[in-house]
Order: sequence, then C-alpha cells, then structure tokens
Amino acid sequence: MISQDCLHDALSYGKCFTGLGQPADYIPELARVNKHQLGVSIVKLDQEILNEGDYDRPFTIQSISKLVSLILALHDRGGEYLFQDKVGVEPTGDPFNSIIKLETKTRPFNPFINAGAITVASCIDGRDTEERFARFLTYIRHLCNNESICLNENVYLSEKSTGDRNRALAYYLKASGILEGDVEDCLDFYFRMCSVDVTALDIANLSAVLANHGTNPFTGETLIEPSCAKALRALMLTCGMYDGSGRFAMKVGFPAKSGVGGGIAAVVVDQMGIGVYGPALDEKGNSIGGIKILEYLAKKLDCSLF
Ligand SMILES: NC(=O)CC[C@H](N)C(=O)O
Repeated sequence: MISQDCLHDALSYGKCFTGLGQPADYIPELARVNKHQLGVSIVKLDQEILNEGDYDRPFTIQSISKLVSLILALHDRGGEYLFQDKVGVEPTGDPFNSIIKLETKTRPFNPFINAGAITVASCIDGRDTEERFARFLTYIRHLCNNESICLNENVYLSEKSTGDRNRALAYYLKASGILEGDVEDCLDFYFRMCSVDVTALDIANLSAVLANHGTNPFTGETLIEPSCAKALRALMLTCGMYDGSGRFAMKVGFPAKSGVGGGIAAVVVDQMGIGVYGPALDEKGNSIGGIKILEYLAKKLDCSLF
C-alpha cells in the first residue's frame, strides 16, 4: 500500500540527486528551467490519487509523446504493417538520436528512438499536419483526463529551428523509402507532438490507462486496445529508457517511458500509473531525480516485475 508519507520520502530521496544532472540544452528553450524541480503523481486503479512536490508544474512531454503517436499509427495502419515494414521492436543500445544504424539496417530498430518515432509519425492519417495534430491533441487529452492540454509554442519553435539532427534522420529515412509523405510536414508534426505541455499528474493518468489494460480507470472507457496496451508496455520495458533501459529494468523493473523535458511515465500493471517530473537529466537523457523516485517506490512497494 502506498501512503502519502511514503511518496513524500520518495521525493526527498530523489531531491538528493537533482544536482548531479543537467536540463537538456540542445533544444535551447528546455535549458531555461530550475533543475531542482521535482514532482511525482500516482493514479491508482481504485481512483485514489497521490501527489508530491512539483506535480502540477507544466513541462514539455517530449519523447513520452511517442507512446501516443504509436497508438494512433497502430490504429491507422495495424501492427502487422507497422512492425513489419516500418519499424522494429528491438532495443538499440545507442543514444535516442543516433543515426549510426540507419545505413546498415533497413528500418529503425524501435518506435521510441527518434528515427523510429519520426517514421511512426509519418504513418498517422490526416489531410495535413493541422488535422493530424488535432487528432493527437484530442486523444492525449482523453488519455490524460485533461481537456486543457495544449502546445507550448516557444518550445515548438525552439525545437523546429534547431532540429537539424532530426531533419537529417528524416531525410535519410525518406531516401531509404521508409518515411511516408512529405518530410517537412512529418517533422512539423513530430516537433509539435514533442512540444505539448503536460504535468506529472497528466502522465500518471496516461500510465494508469496502460496499467489498466487500456481502459480509463475513472470512466471505464476503453481508450487503447488491450493488445496494443500490452505491446506498448513491452516496448517501454525494453526500449523506453533508451540505452538506459537495461539498468532501469534491473533497478526499477516495470515499464516506463522518459522524455528530455524531464518526465517519466511508469506503469505498475493492475495497480497504478506513476508520473514523475525532474528536468535534471543523466547522460542518457533520462530524469535523474525521477529515476531515483521510481527506484525508491519499486523497492518500498516491492513492485518490480522481477
Ligand atoms: N528523448 C527525447 O525526449 C527526445 C525528443 C526530442 N523532441 C528530440 O527529438 O530530440
């Protein structure tokens, strides 16, 4: 049983580590935060919610958005096609924005590295970027139980004007026949989906849907097909923390997805969704304080899958 005191202690433990990391600065707008911010939310499947610290401070979702775009693309194209022709399901052991395997392999290794996520973004239906992003926003608002989620314009423009590495990945993927449609349109959608503002509570709600096999624990509405939720949890466990996924599985032991905005969405199946926020990142681009909070909770609640 998780208590408020236990969550408070987890946050205090996480705070000891925020000084050891740095906010992402390759997207200039992300560097402008206090790196000691730290917050955590837990949404239990019995509808109890627990919050601590900076749980309601907005930050950009960044790579956690790759969960949402993957669900949309799986809905539009089906898993047979997507995981056969477009993107694999294996970890890379390389950094999230690596380009090195693109020339030697036919398709990106998994949907959570940037190359894979940009490919997945190109497989989402819609007349234009506006319509695709409107679908994304509507859906993420449902998943997070928050109708006010919207784009952070400053981060979007910052990312768009400095995203040459992602541009390089996208044009390479287009030249290889993997990426569908117009490259700049696809990148524009990708930069937007990464620049949506959320809170730790929002991503705890999203994680709770995954913990509940795709059903919103508050409304009973099925938002994700159970088989799709299962595939996502498996990918989160093996690839969700990039080249830190193995160590995270060892130390924490449940599915999670990080973003360079400092968020981590974590799933304790049949029990709860956890959202953490701490913008100080380790060398892999994962929240340092966030990982420590999850380590603490995994141990205290004895909820590692292993
Ligand atoms: N790891 C991340 O959160 C990366 C997402 C970021 N928008 C990028 O494309 O570089």
